[in-house]
Amino acid sequence: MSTLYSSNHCPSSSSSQSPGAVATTVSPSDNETPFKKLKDELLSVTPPEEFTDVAGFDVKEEKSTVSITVVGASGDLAKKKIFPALFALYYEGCLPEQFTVFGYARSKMTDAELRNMVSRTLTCRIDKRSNSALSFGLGPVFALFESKLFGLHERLHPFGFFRENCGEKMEQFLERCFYHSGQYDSQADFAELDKKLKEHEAGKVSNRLFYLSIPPNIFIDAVRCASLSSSSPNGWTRVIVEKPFGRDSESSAALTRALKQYLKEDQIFRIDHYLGKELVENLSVLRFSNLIFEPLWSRQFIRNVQLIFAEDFGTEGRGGYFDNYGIIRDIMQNHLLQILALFAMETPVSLDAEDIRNEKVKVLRSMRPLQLDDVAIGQYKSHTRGGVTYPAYTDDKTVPKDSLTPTFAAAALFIDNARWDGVPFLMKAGKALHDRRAEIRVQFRHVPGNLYKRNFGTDLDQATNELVIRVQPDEAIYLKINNKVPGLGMRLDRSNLNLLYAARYSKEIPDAYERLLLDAIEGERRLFIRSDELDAAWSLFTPVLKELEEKKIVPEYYPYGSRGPVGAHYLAARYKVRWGDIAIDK
Ligand SMILES: NC(=O)C1=CN([C@@H]2O[C@H](COP(=O)(O)OP(=O)(O)OC[C@H]3O[C@@H](n4cnc5c(N)ncnc54)[C@H](OP(=O)(O)O)[C@@H]3O)[C@@H](O)[C@H]2O)C=CC1
Ligand SMILES: O=C1O[C@H](COP(=O)(O)O)[C@@H](O)[C@H](O)[C@H]1O
Repeated sequence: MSTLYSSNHCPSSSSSQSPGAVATTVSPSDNETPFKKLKDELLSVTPPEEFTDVAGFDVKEEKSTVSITVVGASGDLAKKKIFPALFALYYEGCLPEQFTVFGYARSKMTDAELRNMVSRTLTCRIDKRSNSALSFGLGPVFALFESKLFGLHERLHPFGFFRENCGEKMEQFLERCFYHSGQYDSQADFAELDKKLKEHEAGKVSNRLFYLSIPPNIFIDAVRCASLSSSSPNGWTRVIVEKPFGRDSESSAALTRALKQYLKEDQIFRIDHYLGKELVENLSVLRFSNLIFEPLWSRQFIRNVQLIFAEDFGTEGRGGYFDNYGIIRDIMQNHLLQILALFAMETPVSLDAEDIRNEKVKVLRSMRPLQLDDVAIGQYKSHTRGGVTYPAYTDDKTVPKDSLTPTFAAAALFIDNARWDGVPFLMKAGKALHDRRAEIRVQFRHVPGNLYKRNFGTDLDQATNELVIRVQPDEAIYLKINNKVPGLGMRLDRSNLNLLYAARYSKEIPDAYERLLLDAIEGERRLFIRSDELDAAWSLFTPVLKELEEKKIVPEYYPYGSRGPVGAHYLAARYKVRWGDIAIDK
């Protein structure tokens, strides 16, 4: 599949641009006259023949169906993310014409009860996304202008303004949702599901997507039963597998082997939802489509790279799962490492999934396994602030009182290749910290022979450029630069060249699960993890995880809501690094 960055089925998708298209957008301040002319011109155009083929579904697809079965439909992730994402895709016109959603779990539920459960998770937030340009009064004009630039299939976009209201869309979506109760290890129960799927498919080519939204200990049973009893007889069958993909190299390899007994690698979609986040998607665009960044992207100009994840809440409700994994497996080995691989990879041959994944795996295989000395771990303890007492990690009833599981970790990683030799890639991830953020910070080297050295004092680090890619919240890309304070003197200041997404774009950013579900339906694998990537990722972390556990290393305790353990600063200081997220001008 070579349609990267383009979605055949998603008329209003902002990702529906072809790789070669010019992404010129129209800002509210642009001159109105050309738009008016353009609007008149486009409104007078009768959609050409290919309109229905490109924007809607081609003739072949009229005869095919897509069934999406959410296995574990009664669970937290299904309610929080999967059903809302499916609704958002439906609302945006991204799902195929003939689709059905099935919930599958052990809980007893009727179709009506499932619909009731799902309806409580849906919101019309999505309405804002599609129609927000209207608030400028120039909405239709922008939509038309964008549509002209983006290509034929975007011509549906203007008609978005005549869409049914969100409530009606919800009803229509819910009518497509059904439920089947069954055990995860019962082929007979999946065979019953198969019968129901066939009724809906009505003899058409049936494509089937299974989303395993269940605890990992039942992945294999569910895959075995689904593949043996309810694979598509005549279309594709794909399975989205949620993390964790094992807890070390051995268990991950065993999981892969077991999955491959029933599925081919190209049927397995291992999801890492961070790869579906807008600013992670944008990382390659930033690097490879801007001349000013790529030449600087190496040890020659970059002093260190920081990958930071922080949550301002604890493991509330997920302690049972978390205690078996810890923050290194939960966040670092997957989300942060995937971002690192995308950040550091060489230019891929093309934007095809395999070319990108080949480059990512090369980076991972060039990395040094993490050393115990290069890790600092912490665990949050109870803290009272403003009369409110926040719990310790071990106050969770599902967590053993003497648990040493880290809820915070900092690590220094190195890529032993020509581009990155000696550059520390520092990771930091923690729960129950003082704020919620995910960001990439790139700290550049000092300016050699800087003429303005004396204006900065002795701390040259404070004066170096820093590029920050804020993945969440308040998505932004900003570059810290030095400039002269206006006036007759020569005083220097630090300022940000700032692309704040909320200010630049009126469209709401889609949730990562929307993008990933759509990609899985379209067979686009670029944002899913290949098994060799997974092996390489586990090789980096397995030895240190074993050592931490065998040596029963005690984590440094940090108060709930704090900035985390000081051990993270000592680790960074060893590599002459200061964490960018705690700087005054962060
Ligand atoms: N929740 C989240 O925020 C995230 C979750 N994930 C991953 O997604 C998957 C699903 O997570 P989540 O929804 O939180 O999981 P849940 O614990 O909510 O489990 C989902 C469903 O699986 C069934 N189930 C639960 N425990 C068992 C068991 N021991 N044996 C058999 N069935 C069981 C239950 O359905 P029933 O009893 O009706 O059969 C439950 O509703 C997991 O792999 C998780 O690691 C990944 C990222 C974030
Ligand atoms: O995978 C996981 O991610 C969430 C954080 O995801 P986000 O999209 O809300 O940033 C984290 O809370 C959870 O522990 C982890 O399993």
